[in-house]
Amino acid sequence: MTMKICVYGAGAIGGHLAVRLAEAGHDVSVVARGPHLAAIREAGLSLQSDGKTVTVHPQATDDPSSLPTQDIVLVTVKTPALMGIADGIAALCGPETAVAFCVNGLPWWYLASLDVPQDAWSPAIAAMIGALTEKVGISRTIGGIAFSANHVEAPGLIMNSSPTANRFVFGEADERVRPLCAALVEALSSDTLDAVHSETFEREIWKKLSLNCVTGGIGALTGMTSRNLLIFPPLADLTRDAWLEVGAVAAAFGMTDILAPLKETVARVGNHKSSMLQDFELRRKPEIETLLGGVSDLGRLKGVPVPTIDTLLALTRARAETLGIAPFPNPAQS
Ligand SMILES: NC(=O)C1=CN([C@@H]2O[C@H](COP(=O)(O)OP(=O)(O)OC[C@H]3O[C@@H](n4cnc5c(N)ncnc54)[C@H](OP(=O)(O)O)[C@@H]3O)[C@@H](O)[C@H]2O)C=CC1
Ligand SMILES: CC(C)(CO)C(=O)C(=O)O
Repeated sequence: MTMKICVYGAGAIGGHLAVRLAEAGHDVSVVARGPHLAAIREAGLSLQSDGKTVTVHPQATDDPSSLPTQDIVLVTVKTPALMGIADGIAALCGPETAVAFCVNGLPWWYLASLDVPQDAWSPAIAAMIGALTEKVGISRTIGGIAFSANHVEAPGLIMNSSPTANRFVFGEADERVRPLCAALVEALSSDTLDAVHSETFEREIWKKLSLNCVTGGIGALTGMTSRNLLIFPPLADLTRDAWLEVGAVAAAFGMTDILAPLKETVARVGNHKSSMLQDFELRRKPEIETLLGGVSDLGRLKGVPVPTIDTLLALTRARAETLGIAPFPNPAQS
């Protein structure tokens, strides 16, 4: 069945997925902006992987309300941008539309589904949960996690640097959209991409988060690629402690044994600059709150000590503030 699929934020991850979905024959459109949008309109959207370049020509716009109602909206913006596009996502939805969020960190819908008092959240997380719950709603939501290394090489061109490891895991947040989640996984499955429909998606969130807290948090502060974090001895304790703390918070929420062997997991990422490090270098708003802030909030709530995560959180927030890329206004200055 051909589906109407809009990729909202067709950057590194979204652009990769948009190309593969268009290749598979789906009716793909993309929401993009600036020079990237102009390039896609002019010459199409290209993905370079394993020495091959594939170019597709999706309808491209910066105005989601100009597109028809979709079967699936695939949201792939960085998490600080989510609140600002809640209305734009809603404009693409009819009663049956599913919205898949393929992002790193603790997703808004997972946090919203936890039995947690509203005042447990830091202001940024509370605002994100509120906006997405109101405008999109959990009942149409699918979660997505990318194990795939990509960047935007130039406007209109996505570079994939992990051609032998492109795994995307999806799981419905609500049973109602299970068939569309299965259809999305089928649409993406191919020789070049391993798409998985997970029955235990919430465990996958924590597993991926344990990796991102280390490679994202420490990588962004040190400038080191994931592989180098492992081979630089002074970082050994910090890396291990951050990793263990995420595992302890996950366990407090019933997700036991989520930690895979640290060295193998980080080494598999290779010589890649984590997306948070890329954000710091390119002066884009980093995903500090969904990667580190949420873990800190949940640790505090359950009485699980997270001193390393709290230190990384304070330092990344401060660094982002100094660089003028803090995801949200600093309450101390308002
Ligand atoms: N890159 C990677 O290898 C990996 C990324 N991830 C995760 O995937 C998610 C997406 O990351 P990634 O693809 O790297 O991010 P990118 O910044 O490359 O892509 C996001 C895109 O969304 C666009 N965008 C943001 N807001 C709007 C808007 N209001 N209207 C139109 N376009 C908009 C951005 O445009 P602009 O550039 O103008 O801001 C950008 O092109 C993140 O959660 C990340 O952590 C996970 C695994 C690996
Ligand atoms: C590719 C990977 C796993 C590296 O940390 C990632 O998720 C990211 O870049 O943020």
